Amino acid sequence: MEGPPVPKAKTKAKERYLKRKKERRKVNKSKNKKTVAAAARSQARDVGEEDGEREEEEEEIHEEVEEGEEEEEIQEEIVIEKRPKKRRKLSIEPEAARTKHTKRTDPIQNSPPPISQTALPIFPLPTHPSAPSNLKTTLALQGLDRALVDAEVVPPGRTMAVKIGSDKDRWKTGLSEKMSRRLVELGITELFAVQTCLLPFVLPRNPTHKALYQPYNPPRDVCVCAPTGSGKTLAYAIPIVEILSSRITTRLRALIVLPTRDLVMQVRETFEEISKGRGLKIGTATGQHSFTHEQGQLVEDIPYSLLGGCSKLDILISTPGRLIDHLNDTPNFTLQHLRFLVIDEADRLLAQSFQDWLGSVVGALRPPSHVFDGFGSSNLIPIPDALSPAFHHLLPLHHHHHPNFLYPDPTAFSSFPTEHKHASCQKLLFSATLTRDPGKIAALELRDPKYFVVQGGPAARGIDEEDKEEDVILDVVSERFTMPATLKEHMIICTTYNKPLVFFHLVHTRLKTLVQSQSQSQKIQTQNSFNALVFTKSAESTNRLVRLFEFFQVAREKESKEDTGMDTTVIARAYSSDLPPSERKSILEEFKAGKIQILISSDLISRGIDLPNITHVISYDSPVDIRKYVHRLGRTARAGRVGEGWTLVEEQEARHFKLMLKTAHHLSHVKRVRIGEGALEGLVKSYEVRLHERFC
Ligand SMILES: Nc1ncnc2c1ncn2[C@@H]1O[C@H](COP(=O)(O)OP(=O)(O)OP(=O)(O)O)[C@@H](O)[C@H]1O
Repeated sequence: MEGPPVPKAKTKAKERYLKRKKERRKVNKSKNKKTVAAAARSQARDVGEEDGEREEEEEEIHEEVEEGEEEEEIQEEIVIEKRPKKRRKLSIEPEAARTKHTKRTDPIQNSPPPISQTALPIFPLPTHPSAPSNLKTTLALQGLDRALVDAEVVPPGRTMAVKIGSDKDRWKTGLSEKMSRRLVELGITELFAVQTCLLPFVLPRNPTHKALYQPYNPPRDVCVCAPTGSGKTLAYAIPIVEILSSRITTRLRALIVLPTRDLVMQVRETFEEISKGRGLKIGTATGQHSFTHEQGQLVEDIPYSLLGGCSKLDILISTPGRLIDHLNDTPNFTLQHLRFLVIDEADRLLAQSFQDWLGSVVGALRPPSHVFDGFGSSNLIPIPDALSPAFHHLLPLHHHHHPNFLYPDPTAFSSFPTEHKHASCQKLLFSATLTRDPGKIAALELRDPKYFVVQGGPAARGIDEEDKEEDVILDVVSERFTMPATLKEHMIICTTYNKPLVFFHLVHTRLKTLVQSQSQSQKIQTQNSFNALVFTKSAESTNRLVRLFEFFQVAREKESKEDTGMDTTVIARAYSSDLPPSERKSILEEFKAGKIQILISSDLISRGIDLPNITHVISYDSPVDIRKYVHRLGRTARAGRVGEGWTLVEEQEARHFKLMLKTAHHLSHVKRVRIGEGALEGLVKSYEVRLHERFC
């Protein structure tokens, strides 16, 4: 048992200290009585009490201190030295100044003012420069292309009504009466976000900016990053048709480069639809027809070459390979008159180094440095009307006496050979997954490029409005691309053996039921059917999966008819580049009409293809990179429609797939669905029975 606490014996030092303290009190009391006025007396008492308290505090402090003689002596000296100064300060400092000190919140400034405060000027305390709230983002954007960092961020939900009527009604969109009318006829009553930002930029209200040639004030180039199915095609097709419709003679003024033949056909359709009645000549070059046939479509059949070319088209839509062939081998095919060069699916095309297609195209736009050196043996006939302003220096002014020289007196135009003129071509780049590779962008020789990024709302992304722009741009450069808001994403992790069964299960249960529930919730009429686009890793895998599906389907149909009398017919077809174009076209038409429910393909149609009725996208073989993931799933949930994306991931691929999504900050958007063995049991039976029938 512990006894009651024994009071500590006072040390010698403490006794000495207490004695001196008593003496000091006596002296102070007598001083106060004599010198301090009655009004100040009460304040002095307060201070004295304060000091008394402080002294008691000091006592306690001293008791805690190690009871070494020296230390106590030092402490005592400090106390004695400080006291009169503090007291003096408190008694003379005005009340306002005191409160000012106590109100400070800065911890550094909250410390007691320096002893010499009354005598010396107060220097400002050092302060830390306040770091930007989004420091991480700011740092991450360091060293990036300024144009990209200054990109205009456009919220995906922004729309603008297309109105027919007076100029005032159409003022907001800047569209002509003809174009507005045509769009409304096509059911386009409002412009989507990407169109609302691009139209005013490419189609300015100032009529001089709409000119076909702008040799002294060339237009800025544009790079656009907007989600799949957000309407990028119309975003460039509308202003091109509007500006080109003012042409007097036919010249090749717009070139649209796309990675595949299918996309070329699709974009051609869009151009034809919106330019109906505007008199523009639109052509394609894809290698689908013979080279000479294409040449006949592209240029006039004349037996001589013209410096300015001799185009039969206003708009050419082409794949890069065939374009280069024509640039090299088609007489009178020139890009000097181009007002627009569109590179759609830009990241994919820029990754293609085929025949240095990009270098050749950019080179063909550049006015040549050499000057025409006479006719010599060549049969070139310079017709000034056919030369673009930037190429005028090619004119042989000293040969105006040539019998075929149609050019008037050159002195009348004496300024143009010396003035520097720019090509008027405006380059427009589009992708849902725009590249940030500076090397590839540099090869394009962009002129003061303007970037538009259509991406995520701040609320959806859980960030402040203020930080939004930089974060969105950081997302783009970090390849964290936005998916359509109406898309639901799922993944199923399964074994390699189970994968075909999981696929069948998905088709026969999930897809059908989901389509039913969707049509009910949206109150839309459907044929109670689904249209699924299935991606595999190669044409070979596509054919194998189609065979497997058909093989399984036979067993399943037989079984269901016997059991329930229900028709479980599902038709799957392969879509591959091996098929002749006519067959591919008819397959797509049947798929659009709902006669084929499942279209199985390699990544051939993973980009750009717009099949409006696709309800589901299934990645049978999981995509190896995020761009593929974005484009494949982007075939559904287009133009504000709902859609579902499913990815089948084999167990050994799961780590890579999840990591890929995680790096893209997208893992949380993809719901994992588990399909138990029980769900597959019935399927296994029919699968094995059929296998047995076939091979035994
Ligand atoms: N303003 C609009 N109103 C209604 N539908 C539109 C509008 N703009 C585009 N669409 C439709 O949206 C669909 C998708 O457009 P588009 O093919 O241009 O998308 P995208 O952005 O190029 O997609 P991707 O990146 O996959 O190529 C098309 O069917 C198109 O007709």
